[in-house]
Amino acid sequence: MPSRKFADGEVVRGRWPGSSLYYEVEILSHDSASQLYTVKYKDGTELELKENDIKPLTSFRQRKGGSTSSSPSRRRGSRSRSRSRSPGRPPKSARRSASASHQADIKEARREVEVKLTPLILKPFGNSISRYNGEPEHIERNDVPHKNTQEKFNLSQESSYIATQYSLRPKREEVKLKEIDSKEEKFVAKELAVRTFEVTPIRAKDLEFGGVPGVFLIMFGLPVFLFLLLLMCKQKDPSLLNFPPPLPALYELWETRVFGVYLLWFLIQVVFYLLPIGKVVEGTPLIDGRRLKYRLNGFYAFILTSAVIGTSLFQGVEFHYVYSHFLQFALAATVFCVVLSVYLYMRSLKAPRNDLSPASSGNAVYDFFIGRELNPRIGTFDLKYFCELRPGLIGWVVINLVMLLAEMKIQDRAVPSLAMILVNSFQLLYVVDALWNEEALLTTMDIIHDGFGFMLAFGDLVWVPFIYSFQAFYLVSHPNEVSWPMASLIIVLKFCGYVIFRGANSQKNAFRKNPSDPKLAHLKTIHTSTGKNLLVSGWWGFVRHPNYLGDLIMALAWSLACGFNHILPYFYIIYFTMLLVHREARDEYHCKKKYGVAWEKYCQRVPYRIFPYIY
Ligand SMILES: NC(=O)C1=CN([C@@H]2O[C@H](COP(=O)(O)OP(=O)(O)OC[C@H]3O[C@@H](n4cnc5c(N)ncnc54)[C@H](OP(=O)(O)O)[C@@H]3O)[C@@H](O)[C@H]2O)C=CC1
Ligand SMILES: CC(C)=CCC[C@@H](C)[C@H]1CC=C2C3=C(CC[C@@]21C)[C@@]1(C)CC[C@H](O)C(C)(C)[C@@H]1CC3
Repeated sequence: MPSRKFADGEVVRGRWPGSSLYYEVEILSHDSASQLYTVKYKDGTELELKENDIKPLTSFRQRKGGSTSSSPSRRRGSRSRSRSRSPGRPPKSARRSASASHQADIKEARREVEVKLTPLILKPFGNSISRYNGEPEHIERNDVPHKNTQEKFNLSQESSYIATQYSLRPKREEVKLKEIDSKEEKFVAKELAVRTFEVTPIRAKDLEFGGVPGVFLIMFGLPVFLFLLLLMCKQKDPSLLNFPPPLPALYELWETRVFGVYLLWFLIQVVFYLLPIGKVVEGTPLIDGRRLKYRLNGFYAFILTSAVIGTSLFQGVEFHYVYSHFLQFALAATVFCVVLSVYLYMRSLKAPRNDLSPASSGNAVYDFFIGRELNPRIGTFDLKYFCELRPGLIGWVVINLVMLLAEMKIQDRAVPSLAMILVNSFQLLYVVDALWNEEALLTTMDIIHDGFGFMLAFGDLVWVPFIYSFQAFYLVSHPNEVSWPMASLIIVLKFCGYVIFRGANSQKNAFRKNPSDPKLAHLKTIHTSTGKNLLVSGWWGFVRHPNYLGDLIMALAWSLACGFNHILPYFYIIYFTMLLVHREARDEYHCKKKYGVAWEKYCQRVPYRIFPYIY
């Protein structure tokens, strides 16, 4: 008897860990001792699978949809099929009486569900499912015109028949998971019945950020607030009880030369971004199954920028110019951001529907803010990805350095203050960490869900460099002497925050990249109907957003370094808490939609959102 069923190089279907879905894989090798096959999925993931979890391609092609198997797994599959057929389809009477245009709408909506879910079935590292929480393999397919799509559906339907559980989970969890599964099926059926046509992204959806009035207020309020804050900080006594300083007229703040310097900075970063150095990776699958390629060279860009800044300092370039024209620079960045946002909105009007962000609504004002197009690109140049990490984030570190030099100059110091050193080094660590772990950005809400519009353009290009450097800006005109014991406490706090932040983000990214990574084998997971699982132990079993907790602890350390004389340096932590609490609520909403009952189960098991025993 042959010891192995499949040969190296053979293309077969391999089960995705933790799910009942099968994907095309290539057999790479076989270990006769462990009887495990090493297989490669189409997305490049390599895993070890048991023979039972591998099926020849033919076994899928030969089967017919109306299987009569009575095995438990098959029974489950056929039950699901009939279940999903009825709720996914409007009642017959309704269909008969519907107008022709309504019928077209129905078809359109079904086609949309189809298009959106197809990649999920084929691409295991999927993430573009935020608009639907159902089981992709059970969607009705009567109206699907595309032959290939039909084939994919046959395949995925078949895959659900073979519902053996993957061996990664302890046996006793199986019973629990089955309970979740069956609850989930009911939930999905109910949801489908209620929201069959709500899956359409543009029509009838909940607007975030207070809807149109909310985003209108944010768009006008934030820039004004930014200038008020910077002006207040320049005052000798920046007490909140003082009357806010008058805003200077725009023309007083406008300097073409400053704008030129800003453009030069931006262009330098564009050049660094375009350098063909660094690994190229694929992002998470888009709605149509495509995966965009991203070059990871942020860290190199940072090194090159440091070299340019170092050389300029050595050459005697006057960096104090940035400090003395700080408001002018903030205005230049704001003007640039407005122009960019208008460009982004205009070009999005021509973008194909598949390229639109799940967050877009069809309302012009709202979409201008949230961003209509998900990944606007000029050729291979990804505007959102570039802006998120380069000009603003690296700019923040450069501004901090400017503030450190300004402190020495204005306070006539031979060396920077300890507070300034702490703030500079903490924030430098934060930025370097982001650039070093650049790939992690690809799974953030900003890249996957939000479009690129005013919100992120302003956030990335204005808010981050000019508000996140606020503590250093504050210290230039409001010195704070930190004692060494206090500094040590602050360093410990920052270190704890960093460990939580990095540990949580790395754990989740590793899990999303390879759910059966042996390093994560000790972690418990919850099965979801999308095929992706949720971590329920480790950092993600501590609170539901451990990365936010770590981020907030770090932010507190940055503020504490500025002492207790004023509340201004605490603005960042106050704002950041509000941002992350709101972001957590947004993420919670999306996850509930995506994962349904499995998410509710997760919330039961991990009751606190960000702060253990508090919130
Ligand atoms: N400095 C700043 O101004 C800001 C910093 N940040 C930081 O950016 C980082 C990314 O934040 P953000 O994009 O908001 O969100 P997260 O990195 O927390 O990502 C949320 C996603 O993680 C997945 N997820 C949630 N729970 C689990 C679980 N138990 N197991 C596995 N996957 C899970 C879900 O996506 P799925 O299941 O689809 O993978 C969810 O949508 C954070 O560290 C945050 O602190 C964020 C905003 C501003
Ligand atoms: C006030 C306003 C318009 C808010 C927009 C929010 C933005 C400032 C933030 C949204 C998500 C962000 C992220 C980072 C910076 C702030 C913004 C743009 C981030 C790049 C910081 C560094 C982290 O390590 C990170 C890469 C995880 C992070 C990603 C999200």
